[in-house]
Amino acid sequence: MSNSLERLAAVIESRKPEHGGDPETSYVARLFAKGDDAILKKIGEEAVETVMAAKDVRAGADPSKLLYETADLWFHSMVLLARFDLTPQQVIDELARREGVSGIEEKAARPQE
Ligand SMILES: N=c1c2ncn([C@@H]3O[C@H](COP(=O)(O)OP(=O)(O)OP(=O)(O)O)[C@@H](O)[C@H]3O)c2ncn1[C@@H]1O[C@H](COP(=O)(O)O)[C@@H](O)[C@H]1O
Repeated sequence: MSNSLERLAAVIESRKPEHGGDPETSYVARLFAKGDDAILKKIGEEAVETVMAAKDVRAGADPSKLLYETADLWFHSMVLLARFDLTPQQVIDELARREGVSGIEEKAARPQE
């Protein structure tokens, strides 16, 4: 995994209340203190902002706008993963597991409901 993702995951982990994260000085600690719904709300907001940025870029805006919003979305997704003691490495492992498996074939192979 990218070192910067690993470092960020470690910082996020250190902001949990059980590790002494201080909501007065840390944005991540504040999110953990507010609770799950606050984290989920941010994910929803950042997802919408990412979609809007993509539309702006399509209409001619600077593509860096999409990078900026995607970084916000990834960051908040990492906070959500940490909340449930999951790691970005596990997401990367899941993507690796899917490597070479066509999404169309995978969907067709699912058990019929
Ligand atoms: N990568 C980030 C990061 N990306 C975005 N943000 C914050 O996410 C917040 C939400 O962004 P918005 O644009 O939605 O701002 P907003 O509408 O004012 O936010 P809200 O009031 O709705 O929460 C802002 O306060 C951003 O500064 C981040 N805050 C922290 N990090 C990383 O997390 C580390 C730990 O941060 P602290 O816990 O604050 O020390 C930092 O060193 C960084 O590496």
